[in-house]
Amino acid sequence: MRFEETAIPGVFDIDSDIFTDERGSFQRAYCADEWRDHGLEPVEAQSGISRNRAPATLRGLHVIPEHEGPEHEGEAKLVRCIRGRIFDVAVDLRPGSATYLAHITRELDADRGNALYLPRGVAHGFMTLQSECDVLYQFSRPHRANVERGVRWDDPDIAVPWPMQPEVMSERDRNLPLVAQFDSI
Ligand SMILES: Cc1cn([C@H]2C[C@H](O)[C@@H](COP(=O)(O)OP(=O)(O)O[C@H]3O[C@H](C)C(=O)[C@H](O)[C@H]3O)O2)c(=O)[nH]c1=O
Repeated sequence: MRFEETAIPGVFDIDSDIFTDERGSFQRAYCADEWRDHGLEPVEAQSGISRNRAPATLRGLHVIPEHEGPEHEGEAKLVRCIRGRIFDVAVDLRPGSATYLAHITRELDADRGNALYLPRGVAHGFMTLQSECDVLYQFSRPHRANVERGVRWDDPDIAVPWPMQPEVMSERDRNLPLVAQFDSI
């Protein structure tokens, strides 16, 4: 597998060879040894699949803010588009980070098989670029809805260059706070 750190320290582009033959193809999606060799937090506690019907569906920007105490321990996640194409976004919300509020964007494409690894404290969101887009997640910790927070997709202090106006979004996401309202995390 190939690991390339992005402009946000700790966020990595993940790629691996796709082996094709007359049956189709095979691609390695995760390797505990390689994660350890690169000093990345394992993402083996839970995985999930996000299925999205329509283009311009937006989910995020979600993060578990780093707090004192085990209850609010953050989560690392590996994000991979396994059907269609998504505009993926990572935003550094780690207090004191030299890249605090910086964002990176990536097109994750099921055919290309590229993925993005986000460490604790980095918010994640995406917008589908076509209909029928599925996203596979691997998480470092089980889901804890009660501690997950988020900031609004169109926060001017972050200024993500979304490719389209969102057409489909949850009420929760529509009403997320701006980072300025987001008590220190
Ligand atoms: C994320 C998650 C959700 N759920 C259940 C909870 C709800 O009943 C239902 C939908 O959850 P939610 O609306 O939080 O799903 P998303 O808005 O796609 O949330 C995700 O979207 C952004 C972009 C992320 O990066 C996070 O992984 C995650 O916050 O699935 C689970 O059971 N386990 C999970 O890990």
